[in-house]
Amino acid sequence: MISLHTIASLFPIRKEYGSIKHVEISSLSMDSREVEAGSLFFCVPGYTVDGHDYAESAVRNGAAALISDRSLEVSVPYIQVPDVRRAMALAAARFYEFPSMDMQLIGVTGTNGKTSVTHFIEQMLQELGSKTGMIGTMYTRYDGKQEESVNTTPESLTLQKLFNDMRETGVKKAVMEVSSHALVSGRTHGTQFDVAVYTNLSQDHLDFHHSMEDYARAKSLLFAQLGSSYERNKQTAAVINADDEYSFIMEEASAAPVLLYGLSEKASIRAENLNLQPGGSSFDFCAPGVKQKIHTALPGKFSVYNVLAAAAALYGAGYKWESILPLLSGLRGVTGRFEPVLSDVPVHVIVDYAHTPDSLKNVLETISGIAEKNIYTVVGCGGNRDKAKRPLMAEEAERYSSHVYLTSDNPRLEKPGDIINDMEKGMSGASYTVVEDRKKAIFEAVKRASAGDVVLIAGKGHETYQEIGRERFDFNDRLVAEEALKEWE
Ligand SMILES: CC(=O)N[C@H]1[C@@H](OP(=O)(O)OP(=O)(O)OC[C@H]2O[C@@H](n3ccc(=O)[nH]c3=O)[C@H](O)[C@@H]2O)O[C@H](CO)[C@@H](O)[C@@H]1O[C@H](C)C(=O)N[C@@H](C)C(=O)N[C@H](CCC(=O)O)C(=O)O
Ligand SMILES: Nc1ncnc2c1ncn2[C@@H]1O[C@H](COP(=O)(O)OP(=O)(O)OP(=O)(O)O)[C@@H](O)[C@H]1O
Ligand SMILES: N[C@H](CCC[C@H](N)C(=O)O)C(=O)O
Ligand SMILES: [Mg+2]
Repeated sequence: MISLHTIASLFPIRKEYGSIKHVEISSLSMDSREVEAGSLFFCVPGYTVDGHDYAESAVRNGAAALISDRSLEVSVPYIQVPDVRRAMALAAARFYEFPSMDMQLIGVTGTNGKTSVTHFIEQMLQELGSKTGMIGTMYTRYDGKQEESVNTTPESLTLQKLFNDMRETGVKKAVMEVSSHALVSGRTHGTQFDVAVYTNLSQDHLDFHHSMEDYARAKSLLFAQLGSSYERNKQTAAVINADDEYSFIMEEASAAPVLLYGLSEKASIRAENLNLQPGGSSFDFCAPGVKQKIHTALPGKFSVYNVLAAAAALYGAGYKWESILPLLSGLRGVTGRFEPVLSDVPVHVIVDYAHTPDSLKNVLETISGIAEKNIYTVVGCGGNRDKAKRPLMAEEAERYSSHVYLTSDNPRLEKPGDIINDMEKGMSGASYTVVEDRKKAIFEAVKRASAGDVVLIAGKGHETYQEIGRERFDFNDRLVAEEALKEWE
């Protein structure tokens, strides 16, 4: 139990209604359906419905008090605040007694590479002997448990509870993906980050952010948050990709010392003499006073950036290069990221989560360097997401492929045909086929391929479902590709 007064002292208040002095809170909730006797209910103005419409229902279910952004007609005390989601995040942090302060936390943001970099960081921290926690697109995992994620970055109530559970199981080092949606909506407000990492920015989510600059400013909130260290003398670092055009926005916002990584002269943590080969890359890892040859089996230039980002994050967290560098060559790829589908057939199938123009370009550029012959790309775009990226993704697919199969991804509430029409606007007439059924598209692409050809199946990576309407149906690109390869002759 915690008093409402204690919780309320943390966030800005517009007005209090009723006497909040003696209200005791036993749980926090943002969903009226989960409210219990003694809950503090947050009326969250959502993107689809408005939590204020469920205020009465929350009171009927036993809410002891409410937090809202407007006046309400309810029979329990409530507090009006300027921003319910941010107030909720601070309340959650307080309710669980600021668990992020008891661990060293690394946050990774950027359009592409977050999942990859967080996995590399997790792997290295474990190899260096730490008990780790990880939160991201695919799952949350700590203490030998792994649970599938709903969001890349969970809502604050879930997030703070996770940190609390991690702390209870002895996690001392955690790494998490921080999406721009989360930063804008305050999901990580009240979380203490020790190190923030920026991978890159390229077009995505322009349905949510008004412009690229706006999107960059959203990402920069993570770097501004580095300053909100509750403890003195904590080592903080902002790890930033020196070669990205929006980096300066992260640097400007950063309240911590900046470490620049990349391939250019601007970077103090740098890869030099890069040699990209079909089976991986080698480069000289350079940092002040350090130069060492690294070989990695991870594919393409983008992976070199991810390796540098992960290495710099550990350095920013206080590890020495002598500990970090021996681990880099052993970094393993991540499920659904440039993942080869294994088979006895001489056609190479790669499943990749590329769902932005830039990631598709990177992956296809890398495949171009490997493919002995043709590249066939199977790609679609998600429904109810940035429409502007659709023709651009098609354009990238066309640029590098002998033939493109435009298909369905997660259409959600849109018609797959409409999404494909948007993609077709980016095709300039090169060879492509529309096959709306994703399974058929994969089968056709594999059938078309001859020995030595590469089939790229892009967009869904690790996903094991296809979201049609509001329902998720079992669908796994890797399993479908295996089936298709069995029929190949
Ligand atoms: C657009 C968006 O970000 N939506 C997120 C948001 O949902 P919402 O605001 O639409 O919620 P809502 O359904 O309108 O409900 C509003 C409030 O009413 C409450 N309610 C509702 C019904 C009821 O009977 N009683 C009740 O109290 C709800 O519990 C909620 O508090 O808050 C939810 C809870 O945290 C999120 O799960 C949900 O993410 C959805 C699933 C989503 O797809 N989000 C994507 C866009 C997203 O956030 N992606 C980023 C990654 C992007 C990337 O980098 O690639 C991420 O971090 O996941
Ligand atoms: N540093 C990078 N630069 C550009 N593209 C990348 C980079 N790293 C990975 N990619 C590409 O982007 C895809 C997604 O990578 P990853 O899952 O690591 O990114 P993410 O930022 O976590 O994405 P999401 O926001 O959707 O969770 C990969 O499948 C690969 O095609
Ligand atoms: N985190 C991304 C995932 C996109 C994956 C793609 N398969 C799609 O459904 O668009 C998003 O929510 O935009
Ligand atoms: Mg991710």
